Amino acid sequence: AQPLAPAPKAAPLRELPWAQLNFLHTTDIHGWWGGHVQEASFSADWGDYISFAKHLRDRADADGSDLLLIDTGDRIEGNAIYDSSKPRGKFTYEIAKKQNIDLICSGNHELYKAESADGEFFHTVPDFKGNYLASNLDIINPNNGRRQPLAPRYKKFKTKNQGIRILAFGFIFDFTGNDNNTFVIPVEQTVKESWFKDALRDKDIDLILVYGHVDVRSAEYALLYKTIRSAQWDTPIQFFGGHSHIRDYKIFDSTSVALESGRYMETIGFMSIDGLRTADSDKRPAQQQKSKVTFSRRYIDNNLFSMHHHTKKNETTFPTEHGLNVTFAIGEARDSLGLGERYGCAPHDLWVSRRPYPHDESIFTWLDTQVLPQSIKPSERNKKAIIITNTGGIRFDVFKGPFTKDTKFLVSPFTSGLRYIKDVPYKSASRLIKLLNNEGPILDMMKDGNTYLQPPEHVAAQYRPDMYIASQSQELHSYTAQDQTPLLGGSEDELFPGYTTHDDAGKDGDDTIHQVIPFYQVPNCVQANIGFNTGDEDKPEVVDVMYNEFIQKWILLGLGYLGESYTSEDTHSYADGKSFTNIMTEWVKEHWDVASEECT
Ligand SMILES: O=c1ccn([C@@H]2O[C@H](COP(=O)(O)O)[C@@H](O)[C@H]2O)c(=O)[nH]1
Repeated sequence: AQPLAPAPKAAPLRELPWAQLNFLHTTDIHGWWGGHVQEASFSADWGDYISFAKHLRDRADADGSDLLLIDTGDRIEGNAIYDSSKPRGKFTYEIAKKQNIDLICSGNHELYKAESADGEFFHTVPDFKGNYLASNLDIINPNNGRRQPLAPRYKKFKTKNQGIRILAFGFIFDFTGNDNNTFVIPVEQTVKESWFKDALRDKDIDLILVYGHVDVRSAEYALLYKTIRSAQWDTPIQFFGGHSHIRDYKIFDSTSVALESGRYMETIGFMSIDGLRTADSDKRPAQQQKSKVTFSRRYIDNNLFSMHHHTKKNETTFPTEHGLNVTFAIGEARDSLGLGERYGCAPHDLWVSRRPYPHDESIFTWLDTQVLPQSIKPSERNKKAIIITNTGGIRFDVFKGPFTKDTKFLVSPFTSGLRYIKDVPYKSASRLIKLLNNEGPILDMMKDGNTYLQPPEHVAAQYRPDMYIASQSQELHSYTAQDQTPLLGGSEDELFPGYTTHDDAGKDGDDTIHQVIPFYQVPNCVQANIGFNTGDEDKPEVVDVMYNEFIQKWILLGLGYLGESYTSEDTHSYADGKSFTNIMTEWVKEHWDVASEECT
């Protein structure tokens, strides 16, 4: 763990259901290689994960089982290690490749910008040669300008100890927001391609493994399941998903399941399968063959208490030399970026989802009542404006105490600035937010294009309403991330807050037994008024419509629906393209005294 990270707290744990074939799964790491330096539950780093995997590989080698490591993309954007380095990603590729990942693929964040897709081409694909698959993703080769698959479409291999014959595919969901140097081939088209149909004709397969940056409950995985099942009626199919930032497990049928393992290095997903046929099945005595294939899952809280327990190691025996070197390298990278630099001191916690919106402790209320109105000046003096920003641009909570360079990028990693359209009739401008937030044509188009404006876990919750219901009834807990105090062996009240996942297999998936954390709905977008109040008697005739440039497409479409026809030609850059991230940080510097009591 990183030197500043809090020590993990002891808590009641469920065991790993170790079996014939075992998997460790990470997804949506978003640059959190250093783990969470403010949260004890997730305080292990990539170096610890390397040690953890090594011990479990040794266990597999010792008992003749197998272990495979999988990562399903979105390794970049969302943490200062990636976003504040110059060039962005300077440390990321070096850190990632230190882990021995058996199967890896791209997420959508690797594709938003041409240079990060090229980063996959020049770094991640060769670093994980033979293990990186791109079943539905092409790139323009930067060396010759020609379109080609980013990596092989699929592979067939045998596991080391059991000789299980696996056919693997690596997908990305039907993403449409990529830059023009990559091509995401819709899954519907991919399943009709001859290479895919040919691959599925192979009958000498013990397991089909579909991993991808794809929500496990998506239409894309439903279609893949249906297509594969019709070609291979009884071969077990294991899916690994990503993108929606939640812990989830879906059961397709008795021999096909899907695991999704959260976000931000909070979760190491563990999956195991027993009773698989192997290449050597015929040579083995009949009694060794189990008739039924069984699947088990566990979501491991990413901290050393869990890791020590699951490997039966302790503080002295757990860290490997390789793991320690990587921990040290991450620390050096963090130091060289000066991530501890303090910009201000947060007077209290501000939450993305743990408080309703609006609420004094909602990060979005902070934005629309303080940061935006106090920072943004409309295009000309004495002008009035509305400013709209999407909630998905805010990626993490602010904890009471120091607001550092680290915090800045955890909360707002993206580079987009603000743009504006001058003098929009107020009667239309004032109706825009409803169109962006409520049922209607814009929301239908977002759904069709697989592009959303909310934080990903909220998009996921729309299909899993129990995520809200389960927590909405809980009263608000007044705890902070730093003061989680476990009391073992007792009732729900004595546990400390954390993940309490409810998936298709029940409520026993999390390795650590926790108290429920509240999870409240947030809208797609929030709005601040500048120079007037919504309740004012005299409404302005016209206002500047200002917005985060990431949502420009939707602003123009929305205004079009409201009868105001504008194109990108009518839009202007605000403050020479200053990023929203910098606007927020300047506000913090000005309003949250760095020397205040909370930080001493
Ligand atoms: O520049 C950006 C890029 C993304 N967003 C928001 O993030 C989600 C997608 O996040 P994933 O981690 O890929 O699931 C997207 O829906 C936007 O809400 C952004 O605001 N700005």
